[in-house]
Amino acid sequence: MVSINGLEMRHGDGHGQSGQEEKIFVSVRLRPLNEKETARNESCDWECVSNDTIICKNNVTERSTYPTAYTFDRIYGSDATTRQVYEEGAKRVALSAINGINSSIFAYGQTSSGKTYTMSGITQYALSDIFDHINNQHDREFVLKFSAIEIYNECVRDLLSTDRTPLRLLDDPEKGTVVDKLTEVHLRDWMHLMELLAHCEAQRQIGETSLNEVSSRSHQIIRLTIESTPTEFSGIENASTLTASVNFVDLAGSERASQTLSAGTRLKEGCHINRSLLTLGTVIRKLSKGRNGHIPYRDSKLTRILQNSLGGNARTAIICTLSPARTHVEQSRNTLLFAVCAKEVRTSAQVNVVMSEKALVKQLQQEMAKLQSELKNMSSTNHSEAIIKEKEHQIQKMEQEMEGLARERDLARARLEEILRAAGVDQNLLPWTESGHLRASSWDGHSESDRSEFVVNNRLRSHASLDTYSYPDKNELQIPDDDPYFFDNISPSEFMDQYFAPDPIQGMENTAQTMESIKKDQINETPDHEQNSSYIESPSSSVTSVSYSRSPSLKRTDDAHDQDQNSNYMESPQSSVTENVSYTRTASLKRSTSCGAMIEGDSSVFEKNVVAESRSEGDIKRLCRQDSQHSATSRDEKEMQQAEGDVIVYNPTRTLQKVMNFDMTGYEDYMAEATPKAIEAANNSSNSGEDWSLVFEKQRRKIIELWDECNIPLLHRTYFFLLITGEPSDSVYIEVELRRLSFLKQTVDHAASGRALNLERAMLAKKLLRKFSAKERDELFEKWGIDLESRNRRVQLSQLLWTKTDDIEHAMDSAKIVAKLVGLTEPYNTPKELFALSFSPKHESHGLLSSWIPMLRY
Ligand SMILES: Nc1ncnc2c1ncn2[C@@H]1O[C@H](COP(=O)(O)OP(=O)(O)OP(=O)(O)O)[C@@H](O)[C@H]1O
Repeated sequence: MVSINGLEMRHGDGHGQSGQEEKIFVSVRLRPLNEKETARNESCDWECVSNDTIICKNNVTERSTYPTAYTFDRIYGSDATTRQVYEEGAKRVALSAINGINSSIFAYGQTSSGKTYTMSGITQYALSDIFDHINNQHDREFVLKFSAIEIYNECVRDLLSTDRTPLRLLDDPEKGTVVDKLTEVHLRDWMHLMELLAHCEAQRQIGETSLNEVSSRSHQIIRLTIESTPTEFSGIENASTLTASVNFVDLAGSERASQTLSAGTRLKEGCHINRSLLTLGTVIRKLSKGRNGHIPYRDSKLTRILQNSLGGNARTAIICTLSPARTHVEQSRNTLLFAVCAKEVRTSAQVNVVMSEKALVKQLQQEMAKLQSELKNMSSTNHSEAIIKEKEHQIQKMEQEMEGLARERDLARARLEEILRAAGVDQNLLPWTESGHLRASSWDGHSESDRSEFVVNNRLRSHASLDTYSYPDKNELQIPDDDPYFFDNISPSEFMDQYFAPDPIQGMENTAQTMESIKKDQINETPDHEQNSSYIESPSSSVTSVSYSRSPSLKRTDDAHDQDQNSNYMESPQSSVTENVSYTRTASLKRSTSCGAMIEGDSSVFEKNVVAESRSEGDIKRLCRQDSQHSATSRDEKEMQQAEGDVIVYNPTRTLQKVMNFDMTGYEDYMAEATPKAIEAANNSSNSGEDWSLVFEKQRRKIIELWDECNIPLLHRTYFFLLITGEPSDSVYIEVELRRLSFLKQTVDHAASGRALNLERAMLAKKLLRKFSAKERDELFEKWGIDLESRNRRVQLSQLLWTKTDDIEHAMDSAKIVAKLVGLTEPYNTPKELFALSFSPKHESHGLLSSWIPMLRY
């Protein structure tokens, strides 16, 4: 896998060991009868008949269906020492972490069965061995990091911190579940470690029950992360690194309230303990049948955190502890049932090697040089042709491998650049670029400052302290309960509605409801092709023959009264001023040019190929006069009255007003000035002899800019462009549009919303959210100087982007027109497909379509 600044790709280069499935090592430890049990004259029901088999002596009398004998990897009787348990049942697993394999050792069993007794010893022995090993290994340099948590009443707590605030669990796409803000301490020496262990012990929740005076009331996970670098490279930033963690897990014990005699706090603790152990049992049981189907890791914090240790990239040992007493026989059997299932669970122990690009290349170059010199010697010493061929073949393979790596590196860089470019980030910041250009992709060209890393064999280097290195299974992707990160298969609106605090903009808390009403509005606003016969795009029409016509109202504009009554025609002067610009077509209006070209700036499209009825300046003036006499206050009412039967294309202001409760003060007055302003401009223009086409071009550009900034839907844009032909008579419409958009933009800006703005950035944010871990994303935000508030906004924006499926459907109508206009031949069935098609790099060369891409926002 290649990793560059958080982007990663797999490559099967064969470096490092491949992950091998292996079973969890399961052993059982039987403790001696304790004082109380002895005092009660309890008999011991269990006997270890060999080092791997234990039998229940009590079975016959019970008429039960439970097995009498249980076989595991190891069985330890009451006389076994913890050292023995460690040596045989945990050492190999614990020390795997030194070699880059994540490992976990658990103690599982009922309360008072000896879990803490066993785990504290094992932790000490293992850590001591790890320290010894490290001290004796001179060819590598080690960095040790220590962290510890407890899960108490379903709250995760940092045992190294005095702050008892529960920590959040985050789902990291690369690392799996991580504990947010967990303290991770770099270990200085053995004494430092002992201090930390003592501190954890003191911090852990302990309580007295009738079964155990010092009963652990929480699950404890102590983690040591070991990173090692070959001494040869030590101090060099790009050195290759082995990295893995070992977890020491001392679970709280299952208990029966009747036996522990617990009440109040103890009872509550017991309930939490039992519930999470029940989930652990279910997870283990399901995993024992294979990893198919849904495994309910997310049902408890414990299983979420331990997900990797249970069925992922880890080597795991479970030590099940038993009380021998007859009173606990049922609990002991349950423990053994758990152990039986655990025996069947397979994990995949993989070596986590993070090899720097430099180190990897160096290694390859050395191997190649060696092979080449061998080859040279062979040819001079008359070796058989077959052997020489074999060596040549090896060299060839190595060359290919290096080329492949170079390609992957470049691909990863390109991906990163693409994202940064979209974010408007200076490409020169990237370590491998010079003046924004990629350097040569050959290995010879790699620079000292190139920090990209090759993560060989499977896992990205872990930076977080309690990560579990897992890639969440698709089936496992559910809405996180405490961290609303963005996943492909979840509607962002769900996130937004459920997990995000209301936007600073007032009214946003009603988004979900208003969306519904908007949806309805939009259904109303969608041109009714049938009833109004306004849209006569023939399915067979070619790009050049898509026909549109203007409303007959254009001819009847001198009859304003008539128009007011005939609300079917929206292109009345009134409606233009009151912004109900909508378009119906009955006559023939042919356009042979693409609107994409318009966006590109080819104004000629407005003058040529358009057969339309033009309005005289006199018409316009008359219309404007009539409109200025029209009462502004009645406009909204009229708009509402007309809405039912009208062909309202899209009214962004109204929609946003509804969604966001915009303050529309001043809007009407501002819009009322549109007509006189347009007349004035038309007069000035004709008096000064100014070239209208230039004025129009300027305004057109401004409109496009504002559309972009305000994210005006494609549908609206399409219709607007189809109507506005660039004639002087369009000036009113243009003025109205400009004013409406400027007002909208201003309002949105002032309202500090950002919500409706800049979906391009939202798109980027979405990309970022999906491709980067939360940590990396935050780092980028940090780097780009994006403050906290706008970070949150971006997250929300990115979610808004995919909020309304119905909007996509809505935009599809426009998209279809566009596709036709630009002559898109590729098949697409759904709006999403069209969007994907439009965004595919292939279409960057598809000039016309790509110019429309900015419009494919909605
Ligand atoms: N193998 C053993 N040999 C001698 N004493 C033991 C052994 N195992 C446990 N004990 C003793 O039994 C008691 C209970 O052990 P421990 O606290 O480890 O149980 P636990 O399973 O961790 O209980 P809980 O779940 O309530 O925390 C302790 O006093 C401990 O010293």
